[in-house]
Amino acid sequence: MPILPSFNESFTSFFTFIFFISPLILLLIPYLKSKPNKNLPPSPPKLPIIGNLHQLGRNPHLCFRRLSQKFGPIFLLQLGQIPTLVVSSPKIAKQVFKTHDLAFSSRPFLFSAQHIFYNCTDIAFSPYGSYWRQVRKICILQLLSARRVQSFSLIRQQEVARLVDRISHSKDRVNLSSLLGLYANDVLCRAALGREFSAGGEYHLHGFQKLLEEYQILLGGFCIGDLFPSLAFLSNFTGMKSRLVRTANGFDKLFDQVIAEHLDPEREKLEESQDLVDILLEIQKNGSDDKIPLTMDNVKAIILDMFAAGTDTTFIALDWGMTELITHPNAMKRAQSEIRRVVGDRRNVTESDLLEMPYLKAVVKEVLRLHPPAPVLVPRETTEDVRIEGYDIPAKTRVFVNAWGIGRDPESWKDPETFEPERFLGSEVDYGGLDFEFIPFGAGRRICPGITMGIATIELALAQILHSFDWELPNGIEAKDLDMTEVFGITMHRKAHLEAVPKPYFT
Ligand code: HEM
Repeated sequence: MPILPSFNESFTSFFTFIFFISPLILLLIPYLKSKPNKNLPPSPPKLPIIGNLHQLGRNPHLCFRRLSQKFGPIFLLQLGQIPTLVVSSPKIAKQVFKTHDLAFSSRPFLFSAQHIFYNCTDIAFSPYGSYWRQVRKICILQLLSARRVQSFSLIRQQEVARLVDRISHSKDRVNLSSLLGLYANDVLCRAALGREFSAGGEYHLHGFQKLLEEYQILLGGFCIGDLFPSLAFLSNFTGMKSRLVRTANGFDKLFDQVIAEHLDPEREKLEESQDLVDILLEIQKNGSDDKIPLTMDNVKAIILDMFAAGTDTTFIALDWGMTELITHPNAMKRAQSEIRRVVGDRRNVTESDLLEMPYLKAVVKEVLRLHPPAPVLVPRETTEDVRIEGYDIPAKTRVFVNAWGIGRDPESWKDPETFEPERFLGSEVDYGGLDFEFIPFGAGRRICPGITMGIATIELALAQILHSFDWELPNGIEAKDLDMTEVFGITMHRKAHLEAVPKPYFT
């Protein structure tokens, strides 16, 4: 099963917030106003606060775009006790990610992330500082380097073959979302833990899937402690804290077992088949060049980060990719004829084939432009006072960059709402963090370090299932009937699963 957050559960927490928490907050507003958190800097003098909590709604990227159309590409929201800067244009994104990169390079110390990610000692939620620099370096040089990603090539080939097998064995229509979710989890589970995720194995039995689903819900939902730090104790009464602790304990127990297996002296260790846990344990034992020694909890936090940041994002890109192609048959045909011309009669697409597929690469870019899996990226926090566009932004301001809105900005893109991979053919625009009108992986010093791994996993699977099958919507369903609603958690899924009919190309 893919890691789709349960809409009902998010909805329940939303209702908990509306009916139980918000009346409480209203009662406490005079108190909050008269006794502001002393640690918070005053609002910047020039940038007006144009809204507050109730403006946020369920889909921040939509709300931020609506507000930016009215108030411009930079504005401040007061979300609970947190001054929050929202950036919605490539020009200002460039100032954030390039001109003032250092000042915008921290992350807020989120209540939910503290509980799940070992007090934010992972990479993604760690505040800027020497610890983050050290673990980020390990990530770039050891865990997700081009060489390491290449070493997982066999895993991707095998898992893609398994995906094709699963599709072939399904009768008529398949729940493609579900199979793509399994594929994304399987690739990462084998690369990170050296074990299969979906083969009914022990990790599955231990409820790894459930834990990953719960994590998505907890991190994506409302958390009072993240918006009202001085009221964080209320999470004890909403059930949020106990859910966080339960999920964190679940991951911890699982990782204890994984680490014990990896430390077993009987275990065969081949340099070329090292998984991410092997590498981290080696660094933990021998020390890295840097001064701060890694603890076992740090190792667990980093491994969890790989899953949290790497599985759902990859699945979402694949799921939207197939949805867009099925609803745009001309683009589907063009991609298939390119793939079949390059691969010919061979059944398996190889990674070197992908180098000769510019149209497929353009499809992936177009999917990431229209549906960046993390539409408002991962929140940043300013490390110091900084001036942007003449506005003074104090240190410790939370910052969202609306990558989704920027990808659909009519000033940067012709017919921005149209799915048209051709726009990327012959264009230099890329997701590497230098073209600020296209930033699905973020930019600057906190840009996603998993781009190579993510793109390799997405491109191979997409090419293979387009090569092995022709695809149609089930009888009686037309493109216009598909529910394209987006559900926002920490990442942005399609609400509905994609059901499709595969017609084998090889008989
Ligand atoms: C389509 C796939 C992916 C997308 C769209 C994506 C997107 C992102 C985004 C938007 C950020 C925040 C960047 C910023 O703040 O500027 C991020 C951070 C991160 N991503 Fe990815 N990601 C993907 C795949 C992966 C994979 C496969 C991994 C690892 C296996 C990964 C690991 C990370 C980590 C560790 C961070 C935190 C970086 C830091 O804070 O220093 N990502 N990703």
